[in-house]
Amino acid sequence: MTSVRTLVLGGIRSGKSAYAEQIISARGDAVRYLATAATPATGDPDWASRIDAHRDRRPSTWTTVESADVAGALRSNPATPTLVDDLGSWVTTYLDEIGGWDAPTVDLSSRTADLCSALAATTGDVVVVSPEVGLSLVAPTPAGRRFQDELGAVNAAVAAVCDRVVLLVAGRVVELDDAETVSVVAEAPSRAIDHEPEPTAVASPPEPSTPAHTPSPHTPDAAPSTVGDHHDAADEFDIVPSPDHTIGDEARGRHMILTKPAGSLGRLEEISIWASACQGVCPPAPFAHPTVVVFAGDHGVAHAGVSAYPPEVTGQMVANILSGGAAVNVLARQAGVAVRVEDIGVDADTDESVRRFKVRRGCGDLRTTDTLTAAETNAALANGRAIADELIDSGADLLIAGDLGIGNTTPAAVLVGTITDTEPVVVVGRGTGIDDAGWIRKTAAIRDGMRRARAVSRSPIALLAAVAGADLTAMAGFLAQAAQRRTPVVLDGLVVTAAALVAEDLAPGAAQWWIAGHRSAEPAHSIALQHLALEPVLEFSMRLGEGSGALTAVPIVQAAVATLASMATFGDSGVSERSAEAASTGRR
Ligand SMILES: O=C(O)c1ccc[n+]([C@@H]2O[C@H](COP(=O)([O-])O)[C@@H](O)[C@H]2O)c1
Ligand SMILES: Cc1cc2nc[nH]c2cc1C
Repeated sequence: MTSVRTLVLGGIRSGKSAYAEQIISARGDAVRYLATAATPATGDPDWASRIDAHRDRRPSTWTTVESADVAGALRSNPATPTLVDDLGSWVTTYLDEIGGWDAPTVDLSSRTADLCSALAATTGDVVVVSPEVGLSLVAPTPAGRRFQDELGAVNAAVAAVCDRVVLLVAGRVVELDDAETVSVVAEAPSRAIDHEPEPTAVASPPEPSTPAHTPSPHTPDAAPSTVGDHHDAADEFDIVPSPDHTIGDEARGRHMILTKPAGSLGRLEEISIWASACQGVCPPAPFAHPTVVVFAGDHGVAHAGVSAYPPEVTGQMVANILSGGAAVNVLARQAGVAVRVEDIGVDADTDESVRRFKVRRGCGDLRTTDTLTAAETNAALANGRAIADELIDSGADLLIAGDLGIGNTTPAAVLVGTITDTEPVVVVGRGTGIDDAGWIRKTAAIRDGMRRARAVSRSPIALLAAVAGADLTAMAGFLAQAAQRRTPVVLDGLVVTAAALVAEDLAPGAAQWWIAGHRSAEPAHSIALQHLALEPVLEFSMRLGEGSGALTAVPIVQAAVATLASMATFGDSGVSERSAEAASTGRR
């Protein structure tokens, strides 16, 4: 029997506790009842009798544990079926403990993350009861508002790690499992210092094709040499041209006359139509010079124990790619793709051949400080754009972005969480394979990064400076520039797609030039893909980075193009078309 985590929400006297008891009873007799409100308030007989009523209802086979340390209890015995009643008392206990009722700000997020990680690690059934407060008036007292706000955030975080969420209303059970979710992150006080949005780029009408540039690497103002003035700031992005939709329609029409039942090549048809529209020609040509660029960089936050591997692996893996021994080399060879690795911010002395676009060594720790200065941010963006220009000018017709950098799934999760307004506990993932303790540290780091990022979330460039580091910033420039230059891109996993979210904000419409190669095992990747309305080609549970997922999808993209380009038509082959009768009755 698979274990199920259920969150039961409801107002006062809604029947939530009775319902929770009913569902946990159905899973066996040996239930642990975790009572978070142990001590009746002195001199409050009504409170005491409510607790007694709960006690009297419990079967004798149940064990009662009275403790507000729910995470500790769950971890000490993760397999026992458990009923937690309730999160309202859990929040109250912590607010009491930290004197949080009238403090100017409180922060329960690390405790909430700890609770969620303990819940996520249970192997037996768990039912968590929590009050759904604030359905009517906003509480008239500061303490009341604090309770509503904090409990609302805790409920949303816990819901995210539960398999089933129900709301009890007047004794009726309403299933919330398939409900659309929205963020309930409390507005941080820092909202007040939100920066104004960057002025919108002055748009000029799209040219039939953007002229080629002579690339020059850009280093920040503070650095000695080669301060290029190519692509200085993001407001240089013109309106992104669209792929040619008229050609796309022609490609769709051509699929109808190829020797197959209409629509029978499924997703391959969509991919080939996209490729045709991007190339502006039907039938499309096979991609002749696909190239993957691995953007490498180190992140200050990696020293906070958020990765399963030490930071020095980044520089070592750059060397491994240069020697041809990494997964990216093998997969690229299979797919006929050229490999380039670029050190944008590795905290080591890498080979001279990969340092041309280096902006700095490492970057600031996103938990507490900006990762880049304004000059470094501009340099990284400009260098990403210059790399795209250089490749396109030398004939690359399909680009792939890959990433390499110990700790980089943390800034990626911060970007996804901030841009899509999603809770830290929902966007956090295991990256290179962190354990539970690492998961807690990483969730707290994402929370801290998101708190800083939120203050600048309306300015993509300030957001990049705040949390992205040089490598992700260059990637955003690269992806936006590829679109500006009408060059299709296959996106890789979480890290590349996080950069893509910012690139789409920098150059709206850029996403039309991108296809998602795969769905990474990182949870934030699915959220980012959904935000960009991209459906991945593959779902292979990969989580390597380096462009590996995108490269695995390239042969499928080439196969899609080949079908549209090379299959015989009904007219040429003498194969009979769909019968007129079936066509008129709509039979497939
Ligand atoms: O992009 C992804 O989907 C992805 C998912 C998990 C891991 N990675 C790679 O693993 C490294 C980051 O993982 P971590 O745990 O150090 O944050 C970095 O080198 C990435 O290329 C990448
Ligand atoms: C060995 C190794 C290879 C990688 N490639 C991309 N990220 C990586 C992380 C590690 C640890």
